[in-house]
Amino acid sequence: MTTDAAPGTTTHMARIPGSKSLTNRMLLLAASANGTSRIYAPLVCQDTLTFRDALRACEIPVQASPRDEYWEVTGAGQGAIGRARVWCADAGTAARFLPPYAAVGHGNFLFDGSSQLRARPLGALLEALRALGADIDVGPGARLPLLIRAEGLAGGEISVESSSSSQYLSGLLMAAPLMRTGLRVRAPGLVSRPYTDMTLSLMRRYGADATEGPDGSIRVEPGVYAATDMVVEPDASTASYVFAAAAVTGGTVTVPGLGTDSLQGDLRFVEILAKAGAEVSVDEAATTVTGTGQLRGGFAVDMGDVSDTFMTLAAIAALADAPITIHGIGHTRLKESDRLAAVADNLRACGIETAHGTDWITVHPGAPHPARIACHHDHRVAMAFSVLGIASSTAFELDDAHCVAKTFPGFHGEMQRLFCQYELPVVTSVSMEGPR
Ligand SMILES: O=C(O)C1=C[C@@H](OP(=O)(O)O)[C@@H](O)[C@H](O)C1
Ligand SMILES: C=C(OP(=O)(O)O)C(=O)O
Repeated sequence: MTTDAAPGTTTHMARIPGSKSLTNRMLLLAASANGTSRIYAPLVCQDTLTFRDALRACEIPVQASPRDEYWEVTGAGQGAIGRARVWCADAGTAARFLPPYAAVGHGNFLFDGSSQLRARPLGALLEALRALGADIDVGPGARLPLLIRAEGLAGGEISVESSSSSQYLSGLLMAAPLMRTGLRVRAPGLVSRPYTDMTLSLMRRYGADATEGPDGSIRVEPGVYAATDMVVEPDASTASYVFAAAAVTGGTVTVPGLGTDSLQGDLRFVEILAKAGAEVSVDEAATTVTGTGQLRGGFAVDMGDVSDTFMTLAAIAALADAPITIHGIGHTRLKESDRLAAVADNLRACGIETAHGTDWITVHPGAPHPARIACHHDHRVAMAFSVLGIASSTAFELDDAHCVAKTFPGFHGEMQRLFCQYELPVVTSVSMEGPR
């Protein structure tokens, strides 16, 4: 049964918007392909609108249908051409995927982003692009802003240090068919591996020839991407908030369109909820989570592959019957905020005991008390603590409720529709930096 009544006895069908990672990859692959591609059910949020505008700045036509049912992208079968200022706002995917696309093209491209994005690392990507012959002007910290004077890339064999992000490798791989001799690449220390699988899978759908060798290197043959129509799945990282809320409120939530064929590693978050006692079912068409009562703790879990969902678990871990330890998450200190510190500080502000090291955190059980949550302009801090608020019937004040717009502008409304005890936060400030 599907209804809007309170959870506990009924199944709620969540309306989860499209995947950011799929939308931005499809935009880039469609822009690099020859001809017109349609992206159905794209995610419409700050990160994807930023990516779309960045492509438009590089003279790639992207037309949206009247209600964003699809975006139509007309690619030229080559890298970026011309002269453009490319504004990446807060989007890591824009800052890591677009420079390789520019480097395989021709012209001058100036990349910049918000102060938050300027603080995030890019050095390993720039080093790899330089090893391939790219001409890049960048300051001593190897961060945004940067200028690429592009004349195409010959390609060859490189290594990209990938312990701080998998996005460098994804960016290089997607540009690789447009390198004159293709690319063989190694990625020592690679984190977030499922995102590389997503990249390779989508590249193949757009016609690329990419193979992984027994030594872990990836070889991409030179070639032209073919225009392809694709449908975007609901975002699995976003779905973690409604699944977690179901698990701790004793309700049932189903996300249609997110099933066994999903390209998103973050769907594995539901396996962790199952470990904590929730009932989970994943079939071809949908994923459903039902809370079964007290959340079970007393385990340790490596979330290095699914790290966008670690704060969802860390927040609700306070309500478990024993401590939960999450490890393998050192690289999350380099995302929109230092997420390990942000989650530990906010839990402590709610009276929850935590311990953490460079790449792990342990959350002890407790009864959270009302607190003002410091979001650090990080959408996932705001969303994870909203779930703890629902589950513990605690009034949290978010210091930047609007920051959820990075990936899910309708987050607060959807949480209220699904969980009637959820109180809409008061939006006191809107913090978004415009292009410089
Ligand atoms: O490739 C992608 O789409 C992403 C990769 C991950 O980043 P890292 O590889 O930096 O962990 C993830 O956190 C981010 O939200 C999206
Ligand atoms: C890390 C994230 O985003 P990005 O790296 O794409 O900015 C995220 O969405 O949690």
